[in-house]
Amino acid sequence: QGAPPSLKIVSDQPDFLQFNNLACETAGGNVIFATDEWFAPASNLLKREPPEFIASAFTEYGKWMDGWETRRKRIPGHDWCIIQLGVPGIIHGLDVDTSFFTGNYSPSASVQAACLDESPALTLEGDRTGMAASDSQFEALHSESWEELVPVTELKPGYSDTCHNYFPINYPSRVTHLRLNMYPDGGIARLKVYGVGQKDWSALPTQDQLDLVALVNGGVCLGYSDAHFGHPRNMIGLGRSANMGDGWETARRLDRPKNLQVDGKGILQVPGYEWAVLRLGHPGVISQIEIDTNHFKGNFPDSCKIEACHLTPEEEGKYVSGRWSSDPGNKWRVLLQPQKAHHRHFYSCDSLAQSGPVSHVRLVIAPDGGVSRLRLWGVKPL
Ligand SMILES: NC(=O)NC(NC(N)=O)C(=O)[O-]
Repeated sequence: QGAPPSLKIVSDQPDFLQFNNLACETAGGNVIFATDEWFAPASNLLKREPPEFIASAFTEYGKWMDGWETRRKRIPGHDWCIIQLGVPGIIHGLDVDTSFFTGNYSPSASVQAACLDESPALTLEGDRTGMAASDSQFEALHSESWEELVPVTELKPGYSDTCHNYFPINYPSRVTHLRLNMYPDGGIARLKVYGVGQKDWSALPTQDQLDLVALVNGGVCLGYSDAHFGHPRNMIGLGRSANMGDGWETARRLDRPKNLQVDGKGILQVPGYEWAVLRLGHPGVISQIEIDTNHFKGNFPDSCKIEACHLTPEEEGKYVSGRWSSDPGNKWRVLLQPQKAHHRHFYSCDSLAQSGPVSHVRLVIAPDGGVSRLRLWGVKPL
């Protein structure tokens, strides 16, 4: 049924870029301390929007820059900040993005990590004076001794072809906080922390209904056919989407028939479709589905369908080499028959309770378009 889904793999980029950004401000990431924020605050590191440069923008402190930028240091030491991840989890890679910092980029950086689940809440922010650096609350963390994820490494300047400093990470433990060190000072535009959330499922009563695919519950996108305007991982973010950039949006398919026809249910008869595969944070029985096309007004899909299957981690390994690169074909079973999709839809699926726990879903949209949120409410098995 229909043309085979296309697989567009951009192979010159690291595979870890497909994971979630656990430090993003929209996932709840927060900078809780910085030694110096003279030119530009460290909170800019966690912005979701790509960095900008506005040639005419100046502040009373100097040139306005879209990133974290400290003063030219004239005292011993180096600059650093502490970031609390919005979603604690396993980190697979980092991007230290120096975009637009050219004569003022940080020449070297290192990254350290800790899991501070048991520590009291840390709230103090740094200031432009760097005075908070001596605060005993932060000294007590001994962050200078945290595990090293990235050793001191030279960075490349923020020109368009050199700005991404990618670091694959192979660190098996759950992380809640990072310390980003700049040697000795300078600017970094963004810190992207790519990984998968990790939740303590043992603490959750089995009868509790949870959005099993949510970013905060460990959901992750493993592959997709097209993400021209927006990555499918955006669909599992917190709350309703902020704007059209905060959703999965494909390009218009070029195989759309010149004259469109619909079937008896009003569903377009088109040969092509797009898909995204997501792994749930925990296998479970799904009882309610939400599909929200908020903000996609002239570009919502005509219809959507959801399939699901149960794969062990070993089985998943057969389909994911770096990213989702083949397909379990006959393992998929239909969770949601093709539906028209043009606003916020809730589907109750009592009958699905009988189909047993599933670990992966595939959202199929036809022929193309945008979906802002996907929620899969269910319970983990006994
Ligand atoms: N032109 C600059 O960007 N100068 C300085 N930085 C800012 N933001 O003003 C500097 O030298 O670090």
